[in-house]
Amino acid sequence: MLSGNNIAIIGTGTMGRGLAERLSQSYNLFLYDHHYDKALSLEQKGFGKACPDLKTAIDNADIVILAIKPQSLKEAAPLIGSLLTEQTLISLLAGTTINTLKTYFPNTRIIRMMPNLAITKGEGLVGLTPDSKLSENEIMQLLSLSDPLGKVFWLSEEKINAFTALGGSGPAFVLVMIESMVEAGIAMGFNAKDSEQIVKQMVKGSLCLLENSDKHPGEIKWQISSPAGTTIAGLLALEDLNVRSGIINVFLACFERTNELSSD
Ligand SMILES: NC(=O)C1=CN([C@@H]2O[C@H](COP(=O)(O)OP(=O)(O)OC[C@H]3O[C@@H](n4cnc5c(N)ncnc54)[C@H](OP(=O)(O)O)[C@@H]3O)[C@@H](O)[C@H]2O)C=CC1
Ligand SMILES: O=C(O)[C@@H]1CCC=N1
Repeated sequence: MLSGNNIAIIGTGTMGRGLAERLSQSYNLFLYDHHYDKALSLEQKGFGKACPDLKTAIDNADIVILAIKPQSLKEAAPLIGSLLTEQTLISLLAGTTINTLKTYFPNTRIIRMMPNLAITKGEGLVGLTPDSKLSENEIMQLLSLSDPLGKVFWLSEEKINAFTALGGSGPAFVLVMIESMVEAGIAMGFNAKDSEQIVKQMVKGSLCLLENSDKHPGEIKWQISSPAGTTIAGLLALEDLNVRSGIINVFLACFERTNELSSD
């Protein structure tokens, strides 16, 4: 059911555009957005064919990727549902459950996909939750679609909201931390450009240390902390300021909002 090289992307905002950029080398893409100019600008860049209406996009497709906001589903679903025939629907909608999707698309094979923005560089996360067991062939098809996007995680549906908070929204929080560190550099006398370069390489190096060892992050942190040195002074301030608890609560707030979307 997942076979075929023709994909419709419905909604060509941030994520639809990112998917179009990555997938246009391997698939024939049919792009539809109710702001036609958005789809057209992607066609002009060679990322697929802009469709003037939903019917053209869906009629041409074997797979339909839904990349509209969760809040747009109620209005969009009746027309999409009336046009779907044999296609598989891949939904990117944060929080929107398979049960909700099935109320609109009862006879359609549904896969929930939760990416993050780093898919646009091939370094994203892709969480996948199918509505029922997939055949070997369907698994292969989904993996070859997801492979250019990043690392795939197969998830039970009860985990996808947590994955959305951690993996989907997570980059925004990491970027705020990076932005803050760059500003710390400016406060200490670096210009913004130099500070950004230093911070980016420092963050890259930290991840590299973690990825290339079997040590716990705390153990590497201790290696960096010379006795009575500079790092431990910073770590003490970090604990006094409840930074860890703050970070955990940021993700929990995000998780809570995703759960709210599931109950809408
Ligand atoms: N941004 C991200 O990093 C991530 C997003 N997601 C999910 O991806 C989905 C898209 O998010 P994002 O790209 O950020 O959102 P955007 O608002 O940037 O893109 C959605 C696009 O779809 C358009 N649209 C709305 N209704 C329709 C319709 N009926 N038919 C055609 N087009 C329509 C929107 O127009 P209008 O502006 O008028 O609504 C907009 O152009 C969401 O469900 C989100 O949860 C998942 C993971 C990460
Ligand atoms: O902010 C959002 O709702 C979407 C889902 C994950 C990332 N962006």
